[in-house]
Amino acid sequence: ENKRMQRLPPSPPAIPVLGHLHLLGKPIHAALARLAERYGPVFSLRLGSREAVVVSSAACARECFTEHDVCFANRPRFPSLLLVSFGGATLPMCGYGPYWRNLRRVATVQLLSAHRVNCMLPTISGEVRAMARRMYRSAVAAPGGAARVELKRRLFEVSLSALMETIARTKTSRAEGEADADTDMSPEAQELMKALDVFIPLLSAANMWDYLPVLRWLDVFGVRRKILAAVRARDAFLRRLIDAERRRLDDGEESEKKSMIGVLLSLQKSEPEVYTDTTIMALCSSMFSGGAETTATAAEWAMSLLLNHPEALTKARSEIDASVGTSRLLGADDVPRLGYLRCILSETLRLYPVVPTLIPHESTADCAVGGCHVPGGTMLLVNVYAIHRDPEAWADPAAFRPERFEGGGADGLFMMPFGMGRRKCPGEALALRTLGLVLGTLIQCFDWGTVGGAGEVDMAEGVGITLPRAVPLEAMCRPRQCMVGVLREL
Ligand code: HEM
Repeated sequence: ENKRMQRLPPSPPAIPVLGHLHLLGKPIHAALARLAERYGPVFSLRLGSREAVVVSSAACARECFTEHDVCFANRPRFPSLLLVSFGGATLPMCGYGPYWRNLRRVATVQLLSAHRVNCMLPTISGEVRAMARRMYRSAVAAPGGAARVELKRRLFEVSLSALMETIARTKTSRAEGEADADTDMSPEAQELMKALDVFIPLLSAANMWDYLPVLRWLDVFGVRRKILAAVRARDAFLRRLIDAERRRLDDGEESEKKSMIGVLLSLQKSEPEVYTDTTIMALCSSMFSGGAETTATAAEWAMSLLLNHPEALTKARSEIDASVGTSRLLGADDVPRLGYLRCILSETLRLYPVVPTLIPHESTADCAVGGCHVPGGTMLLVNVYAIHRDPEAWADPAAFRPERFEGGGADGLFMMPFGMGRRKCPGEALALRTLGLVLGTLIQCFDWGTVGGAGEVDMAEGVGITLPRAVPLEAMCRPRQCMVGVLREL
């Protein structure tokens, strides 16, 4: 017994009630990295009422998600998140067990498989093409032929709209004329955003409840009531998407390009008790919350890095010009051939893994990590950000050098921007295909510059769940002369 006590992970001095909550400076991955320097690759924290273990080395992370993968496959139940996740029924939030296994199987086999992603590509290309068209038009209308573009907003809108299309096929119910509005969001995407915009900021406040239950009992600011109102709006919206798709299917509109909701409704026909409307809503909600902000944020970091490294942008563009040419727009089929573009994506996700400490896991039994005893019911945080910048593994870890991935140069080095093990991101293939298309198109069609000719883009990191930039990226966008013919025709 005594021996086991000695092998508990080291832990900084705690204070009453808060435990170590006060040590979680922002951004949290940076605070955790500082603690790891002092306490090592496995240390433990008490966050209010919760016990947590923080893992900051590749070896220990691997151990967690191979040997102890089943043990750590559970998720902590956060009361604040239960409010927005159908009582913890979404794929990212639900506990490990038969319910999760079924949802996960549907997601990987039916919704996000390589085959399904291939079927989605024309839809995604369509959204990306529409983005290029709008950027071209605003550049033509701007003084000097270069438009000031809020890339952050555009990238979010294009990833949300692409997702909206693959989930619900809303375009089929929409007139083309609306395409002229200066937004990349469909009316449906805008409606969803309205609900999300209300509860996402409230959630980070409500998150303190999860550690300090006393706040929840007090509900001092009526946060709960406001969140519930926004959740009701979101749910009504999701229900309308489902009803619309059900009507289309009932009308006998069988399409090869079935939306995710269409796929789920077919499953509902054969197993109505498993695929209830609520389960379908929870799965759609999982896709929106897992896919839109992450993809947009990764694209935003990639463009920021390219603005600061024009030589990499030039190299990527030469590759595109050689492989695609300038007489047509790059398409989904071209992306797999663009090796350097893929290196840029890898290097971006290494430096800015957009889910920097993964989604918290929780152990269901006692186990040992890095030789330390971790009791069952402990929350696990993996500092992916720190692992990706480990100077022991990566030469010059803070430098943006896509070349390190060329010719298998980084083979054997360990990255996990999408996590690892059975809880790994099921959307990786979709995310990488979307990112390749979006970045490839932006590089092929436009010359990019900083706003006001300011030297460098500021790379400061902000605070949020998906490693946001401190300042949303804006840039000057000028159509490439040799692409004007193509852009004009879009
Ligand atoms: C660059 C884009 C993306 C990144 C970096 C990313 C990263 C991650 C990470 C790190 C996790 C947590 C893994 C863990 O807990 O160990 C995760 C989970 C998840 N992601 Fe992604 N993701 C991205 C895009 C997407 C997309 C496009 C979708 C779907 C449309 C998606 C759906 C999900 C879902 C449903 C989960 C929960 C899986 C589970 O708990 O079983 N993600 N993602």
